[in-house]
Order: sequence, then C-alpha cells, then structure tokens
Amino acid sequence: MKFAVIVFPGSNCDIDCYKAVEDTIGQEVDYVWYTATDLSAYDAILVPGGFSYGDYLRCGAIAQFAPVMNEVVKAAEAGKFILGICNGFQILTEAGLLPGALLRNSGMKFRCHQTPLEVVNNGTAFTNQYSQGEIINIPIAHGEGNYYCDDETLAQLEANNQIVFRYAGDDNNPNGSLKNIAGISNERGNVVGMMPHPERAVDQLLGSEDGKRMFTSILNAWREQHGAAVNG
Ligand SMILES: NC(=O)CC[C@H](N)C(=O)O
Repeated sequence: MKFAVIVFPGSNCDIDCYKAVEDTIGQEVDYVWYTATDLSAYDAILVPGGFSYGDYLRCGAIAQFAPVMNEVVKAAEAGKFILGICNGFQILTEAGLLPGALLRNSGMKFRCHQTPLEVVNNGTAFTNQYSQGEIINIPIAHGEGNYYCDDETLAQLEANNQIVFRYAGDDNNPNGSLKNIAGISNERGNVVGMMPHPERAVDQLLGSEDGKRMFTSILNAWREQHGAAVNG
C-alpha cells in the first residue's frame, strides 16, 4: 500500500505523518508537494496539520486552490482513503470534501493538550481497529477547531453515521464544537477529517499510542478491499 503526505507551504505535521506510517505499518510513503498534478500512484492520502499559506483569510481557505487539491478531489471520487488532520481537516472542509466549517475556538485561544475522544463510528476504514464507544487519548493543537454546521447537515451527519469522533468526558469540549464533534466522514466513508492528531500519539514516549490504530485500520481496510491477508 502506498501513502502520500501532502506538503503545503507551512505544513508542520508532515514529518510526523510520514514517520507514523513508516513506524506503525511500514508501508511505502512519499511527501507530495502542493503543486503536484498526479496522485494516481497512491492508495491513501494524508493531508497533514500545521499551517497553510499562513492560514490567511481562514485556515485552509487558500490551500483549497492549490493544484494538488484537484487530484485530492479526484482521489476521493475514486474511493481512495483520505485523512485530513487538523489543518488538513480545515482544508478538506474548505474544498467541499467534508461538510461544515471550523470556526475560531470558542475561548479564542490556541489549545494544545491531550484530550479523551470517543470513537463514535468504528465502521470506517480509519477506525476499524477500535471498539465502538472506546475512549482514546489523542492530542489537539489548534486555534480554529470549533466544528460548526447547520441543522440540516447535522441531521444528515447523524442519520448517516458520519460523526466519527467526539470529545469525551464531562464538560470536555476544548473548542466549542457543535455536539462535541471532533471528526467526521463524508457520506461514502472514504474521507475523514479530524482536529486531534493521531500521528502525535503513536508511541508511549509521546504520551499515548492510541493513534496507532488509525494507521493499522487504514491498512486493514485496504487489505480487505484487495483481498489480501489482514494483520500481516
Ligand atoms: N495543528 C494544526 O494543524 C493547526 C491548524 C490551524 N493552524 C489552527 O490553528 O487551527
């Protein structure tokens, strides 16, 4: 299986994503510059966090026009696995690949700490190695993570089981997100965006290894799709 990690001007979690793929599942992975015009060689695309174009206007607002985004849209339409983490989630919503928007954190502060998350849907290609309802610890680091969508969109997300993660625990909503939403999928389930950073939780030295199973989930889903043995 082959992964692309997209690099925008200002990405700063690209190396973490690359290392997470290498260390957790040992699959092929390339950095792909934002000017790229062909992603056909890749099975999964990681849109990493950090900043893009200085996050001017809004986080992700300029990055959605980068040449590579046409290819990310094509890959999504082809059913490939696409994971947007933090700034990557913001870019995927700006590009229309995921519904809703990420607003400034309700407290108007950049929040950077571990947070418990509930796995709300373990039926996706990104979460199949977790139990339904499992609570995992993953760090956040963002200033614009306050998920918002209108009532109609929220009803669709709930009806189609598109809410993948919520901030868990009493009074734990670090950014004011609607219904504590921390991650969602598209209707088809092959595109997921999340504000927390699983790539920063792949070793106990980092404080948690609960993010590892996102990467093993993707490999597992790909192997199932391709009829190969799982858990290898
Ligand atoms: N870690 C990140 O990707 C941060 C995203 C964005 N720069 C924000 O502050 O919200």
